[in-house]
Amino acid sequence: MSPFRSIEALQTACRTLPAPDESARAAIGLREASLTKPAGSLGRLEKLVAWYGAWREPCLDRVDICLFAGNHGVLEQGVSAWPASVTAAMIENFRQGGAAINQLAREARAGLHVITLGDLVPSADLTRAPALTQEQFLDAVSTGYQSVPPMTDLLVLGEMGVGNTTAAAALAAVLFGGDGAAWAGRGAGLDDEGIQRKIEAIDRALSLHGRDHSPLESARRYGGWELAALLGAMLGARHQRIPVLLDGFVVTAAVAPLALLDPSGLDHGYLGHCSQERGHRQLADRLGFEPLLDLELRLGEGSGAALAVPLVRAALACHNGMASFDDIAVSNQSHHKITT
Ligand SMILES: O=C(O)c1ccc[n+]([C@@H]2O[C@H](COP(=O)([O-])O)[C@@H](O)[C@H]2O)c1
Ligand SMILES: Cc1cc2nc[nH]c2cc1C
Repeated sequence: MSPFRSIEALQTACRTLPAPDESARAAIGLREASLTKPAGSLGRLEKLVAWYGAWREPCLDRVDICLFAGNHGVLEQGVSAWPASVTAAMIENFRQGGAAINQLAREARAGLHVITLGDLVPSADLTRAPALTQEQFLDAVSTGYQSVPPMTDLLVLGEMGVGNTTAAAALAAVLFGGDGAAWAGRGAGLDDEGIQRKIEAIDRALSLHGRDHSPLESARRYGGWELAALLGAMLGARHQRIPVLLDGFVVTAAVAPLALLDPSGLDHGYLGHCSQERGHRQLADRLGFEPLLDLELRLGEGSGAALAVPLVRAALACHNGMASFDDIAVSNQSHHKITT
């Protein structure tokens, strides 16, 4: 059964969030300080452990990648270098194991789940109408919410959808201000004329719908199928206290409404990487995210977040496996002295 049957019920769920466990975070800090290394010398790996441990026992057995896929009516405006049929072709590729994410999931020892939204029927063209009806939006959010594997220790969010960088840029513009030119990028390889069409399409959408909407209504009007499901999955993970690695520009824009509904709404998330897509860095800054990696990726499909999984594993392995100074019988004073 669909968990969200009204926008009000969804909004309430977005504002009734479990808090991080501050005593667990403090205990991790104490152990970290006792380990056989100079304080702080594992840098951001230490922050990563503290973040993870505030949500869940710091132990990573099971990792799952959820890829949400959908199509976009705004493609009619000539905003992508690719036709909508590539979405279905790539879903088949994911199933056959031939995509980049299949290789990266195997390397990360992660399960891969592909969730298709709306039977790949395109959302409405957001330059002419809201991308989704209320019912479609609630169904897609509910699907995302219910897709989170309950036993997972780390959820990786990714997406596939030709045209979705236009939806993501329009959503970022309405949530954070700025016009098409401030947020439009090359997506999956647009040329200069294509970018101009994309900028104009976003500006037309902004003048059609206006900016005076709640974050969820903005997600419904500008986002589309897989963006709504990503929002639902991020919310579902939070309600189960499952830490999340976010992928690129599209995933970050899709979950951003949660931060506007509750300032802590994305605190169970970490940004796996900074995408080359124009706008991702400024979106990350607006949300206070420090991306773990910057490998100049611009693929989507969860690739940048999957690459960050080994970093989380490594950070937790150090925290759990290292000896303390007590274990090796070196006191904090005497370890400064080589001889006595
Ligand atoms: O999320 C990103 O950072 C990202 C950057 C560039 C491309 N993409 C992927 O490219 C597709 C959308 O590109 P486009 O140009 O058709 O809007 C979609 O399938 C995304 O997974 C995604
Ligand atoms: C080929 C291709 C692969 C992708 N993977 C994620 N988004 C994509 C977009 C395209 C066009």
